[in-house]
Amino acid sequence: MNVGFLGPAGSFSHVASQTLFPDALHKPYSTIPDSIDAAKEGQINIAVVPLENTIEGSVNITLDYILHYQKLEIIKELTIPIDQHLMVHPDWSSSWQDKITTVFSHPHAVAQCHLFIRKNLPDAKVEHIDSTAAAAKYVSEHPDEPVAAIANKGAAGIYRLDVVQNRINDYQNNHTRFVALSEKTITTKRTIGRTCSQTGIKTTLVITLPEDHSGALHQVLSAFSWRRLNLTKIESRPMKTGLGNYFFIIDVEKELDDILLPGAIKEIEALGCGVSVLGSYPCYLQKT
Ligand SMILES: O=C(O)C(=O)C[C@]1(C(=O)O)C=C[C@@H](O)C=C1
Repeated sequence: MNVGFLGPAGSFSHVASQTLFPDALHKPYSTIPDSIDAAKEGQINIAVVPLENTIEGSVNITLDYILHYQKLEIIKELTIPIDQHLMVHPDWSSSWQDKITTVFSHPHAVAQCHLFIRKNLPDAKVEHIDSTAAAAKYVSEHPDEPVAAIANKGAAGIYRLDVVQNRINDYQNNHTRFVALSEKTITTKRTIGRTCSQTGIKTTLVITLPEDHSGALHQVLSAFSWRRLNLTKIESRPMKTGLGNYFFIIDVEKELDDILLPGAIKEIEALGCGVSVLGSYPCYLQKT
């Protein structure tokens, strides 16, 4: 089985991909949409993509891409703790504080370390790049430049960089939720790495409201509430069809074939809403 991820090797997406599918072949892609396209076109069986971060919230590029362009099913979810580290080429290890002029990383990683950068490298320029691992690779390939990367420890090992500051994210309770996307439900040989525990089953629904129907969202929510269906997330994203038109993405803590959830969906459809199911899937948490 082939699993695609936002590369290069050593990204958090790579870690998530290896943890979710320990027996698979893992293939790096330069961007999240590239990995999703590859899964849709059958070049790979599954794409593992980031969906939500404790500090930065939703990964909009992932959400928008699966809502608007490539419909794939969510088949698994993995939440992993995120520790960011500042790393430099070994030639700059002893002088990084005075010499580093540019810090490279993924926009989410930069946002997670915003206070650290302000305090410790106030004059450095911040450059966004496709992933944390791409930042580490760039730094390793440009030993003459006074540049640093924010990435995970595995990337420092792969690209032979020195970690000069550990755990630099501003909030220590930093987690990212990844999902595995596939064209069809796939049964995998061994389920998941031993470092993880299953936390439950979720179903993700995309709901569109009828136009100019007062109280529609309230009625949608009450279909879940009187059935005591717990929602773990509700988020709106633009439908891109006009101002004020939104999709509501709702995560319900229940599997789809439970009688309660199909009942709630029928009730919501009867209100004139559109409902589609993005997936009903097991959720795992990687222990620290
Ligand atoms: O850059 C990476 O290593 C990624 O896998 C992307 C990503 C993200 O999109 O949020 C994943 C986890 C971290 O929150 C930082 C970056």
